[in-house]
Amino acid sequence: MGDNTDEFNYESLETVAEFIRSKIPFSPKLLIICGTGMAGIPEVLDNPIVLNYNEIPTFPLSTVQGHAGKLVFGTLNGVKIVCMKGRFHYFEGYSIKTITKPIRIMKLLGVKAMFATNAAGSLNPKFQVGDIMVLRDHLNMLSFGGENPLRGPNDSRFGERFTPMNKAYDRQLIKIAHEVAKDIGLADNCHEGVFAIVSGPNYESVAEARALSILGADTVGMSTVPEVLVARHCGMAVFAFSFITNRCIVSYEENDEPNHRNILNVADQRSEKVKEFVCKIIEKSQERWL
Ligand SMILES: O=P(O)(O)O[C@@H]1C[C@H](O)[C@@H](CO)O1
Ligand SMILES: Nc1nc2[nH]cnc2c(=O)[nH]1
Repeated sequence: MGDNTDEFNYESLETVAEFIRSKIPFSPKLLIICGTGMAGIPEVLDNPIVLNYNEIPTFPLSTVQGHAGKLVFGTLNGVKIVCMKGRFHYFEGYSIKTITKPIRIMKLLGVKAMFATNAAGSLNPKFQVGDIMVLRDHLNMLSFGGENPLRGPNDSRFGERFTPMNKAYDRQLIKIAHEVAKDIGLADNCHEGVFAIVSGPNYESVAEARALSILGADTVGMSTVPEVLVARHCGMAVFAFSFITNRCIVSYEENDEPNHRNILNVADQRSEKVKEFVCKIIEKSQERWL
């Protein structure tokens, strides 16, 4: 778990990038991270090329159901894309540096923007299961506790020591997302708000869900924010959304309990709509990634 071991330095990451370059005939410009239940997104790519995580030297391996562990390279409307079909979570036992390692590798490959998706519980009573919430901002509960992937010596070849977060989520892409939601009949089901990350793997206690809500969170999940920090540090544009798979329980009187199986089912039912949403956003922002 050492923060500054060779595995994470510029030269080691460049070796991994060079291995990937030797397998893929183009330089991807857009990274899409497929959250739980969103493994169908790469199906939209033309001429896909798949690299399994276990073929890539020192790449972490996926351990969560619904996260296949594959990079899928391909194009969409001429945009060169790489999808991570499977991401890494802190609750899997990986260090915060390991879960964000792919982001810097993608930067070295030429990626200019990251679209991150996640399955999340909703804290905002106006949001329904099956809705989308585009991230306007986040509450980094891991960083409140001192866990931050940018901690440790800063390599300025990636980015500056101190990274602002007040404009982390690209305003133009958020605007496009709302336009697309309207175009595809999702206007009433597409919100904008604040995502809170907790470590997991447990879902929230009633008191925790209430506290996060008081702090200003609209959704809560177990991923995305560390990836956003590293992507912004190295200058990528960032767009992210939560797919709402369950309501967080904020009352002791409720019998319901969140579970991963239901979360996968809910995501599966809406996967075509989510794919359409992502495709159309890429289409409308295409000139930025060519
Ligand atoms: O990768 P994401 O953030 O979509 O995955 C979330 C967190 C857990 O893996 C799972 C909880 O059911 O979904
Ligand atoms: N922490 C957390 N992560 C989730 N991922 C999907 N649903 C939830 C949830 O309710 N809480």
